[in-house]
Parts: sequence; C-alpha cells; structure tokens
Amino acid sequence: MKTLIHPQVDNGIPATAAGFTGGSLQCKCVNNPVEVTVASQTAHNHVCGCSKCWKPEGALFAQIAVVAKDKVSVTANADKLHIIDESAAIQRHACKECGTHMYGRIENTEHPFYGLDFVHTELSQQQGWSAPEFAAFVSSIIESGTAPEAMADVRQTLKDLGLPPYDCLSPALMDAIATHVAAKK
Ligand SMILES: N[C@@H](CCC(=O)N[C@@H](CS)C(=O)NCC(=O)O)C(=O)O
Ligand SMILES: [Zn+2]
Ligand SMILES: [Zn+2]
Repeated sequence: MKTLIHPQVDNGIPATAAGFTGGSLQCKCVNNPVEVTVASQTAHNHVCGCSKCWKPEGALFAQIAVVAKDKVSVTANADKLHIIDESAAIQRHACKECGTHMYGRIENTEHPFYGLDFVHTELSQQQGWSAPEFAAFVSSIIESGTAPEAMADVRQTLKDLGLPPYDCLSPALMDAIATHVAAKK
C-alpha cells in the first residue's frame, strides 16, 4: 500500500513559479473564513512531522514554509484567531472554529528565525508557491502514533518524492541556526 505523506506532495510536487508574488490563505470554515494575505513568495518550504504543526485531515506530515513577517497580514475575520500556545517559540495563530493554523510567528527577538512567519501555502487558491524541498522532524511522527516499524518505508517514500528526510531541520537550516548562535557568543 502506498504511504501517504501529505496531499500536496503525494501525487507529484507542484513546481515553484518564477515571478510568483504571493496570494491569500483561507481557513476551512465555510462561513466567514479567516483570510491571511501573504504579499511575497515563500522560502524553505518543507514537510514537518512534528506534533505541533497543523496537518490537514489524514496527513502524516504538515507542509510549511517561511516568509518575512511584514509580508503577512490578517485581511478577514481576525476575531476568529487565537494563539495555540503562548509559551512556544512559534506562536501559532489558529482559527477557533475549524482549528486551521493560519500563521506562526516568532516573538522572541533573540531567536535565530526572528522576523520570519510560518505559513501553510496549501491553504491558498493560487498556484506557484515555493515547492517543498525536504522533510523535517521525521522521527517525530512516532509521537503522533506512527509505528516505529513503518519508519523505513516513510523515509524511503520521502526520498522517492525528492524530499530528503531529516530528524531535525535540513543541514542548511541547522548551519544557519548554529551560525546565529556562534555570532552571539
Ligand atoms: N518531537 C517534538 C518536536 C517539536 C519541535 O521541536 N518542532 C520544531 C519544528 S516545527 C520546532 O521548531 N518547534 C518550535 C515550536 O513549536 O514552537 C514534537 O513532535 O512535538
Ligand atoms: Zn476556520
Ligand atoms: Zn513542526
């Protein structure tokens, strides 16, 4: 049986469009959906297996990208948003009604990724957002109920999709974090 990762990658990954300048994200509410406008292309898109990132119904992984926080604005039904966990590094602003995470913001100015917001571009009608490049926090799917015996198959499926699997972030992002830490010392 085919191992399903996420609906945006299972049937081939849609390509990044050159010159793409952003669009809007909507939550899953039929009435009065929350709308977030992202006024630029995203970067570092990836699938994340951690238990904190929002996943659509039935998906094993979340799909998540980053964008400069000043490009992100709530443009409809902002009153429906709440922060899932104020103490987390990433403050995830989610719809109180349907549970969809609309954006994650880092408020700690010392954090290596301060200034970047995390967004799920699958919530957009527009095509051309930056394509996922790797899989992060792969081992973490065990914490959400995946059997450890299934992991070899999950990792092979990710490799076959062109998403190299890592158990934290990608080497490039881990290097960026370490560079930030070293510069502070
Ligand atoms: N094994 C943990 C990993 C959680 C984790 O560290 N997630 C990463 C990737 S999203 C992170 O940076 N979290 C910061 C946060 O959630 O605020 C889980 O699955 O809950
Ligand atoms: Zn909603
Ligand atoms: Zn995550």
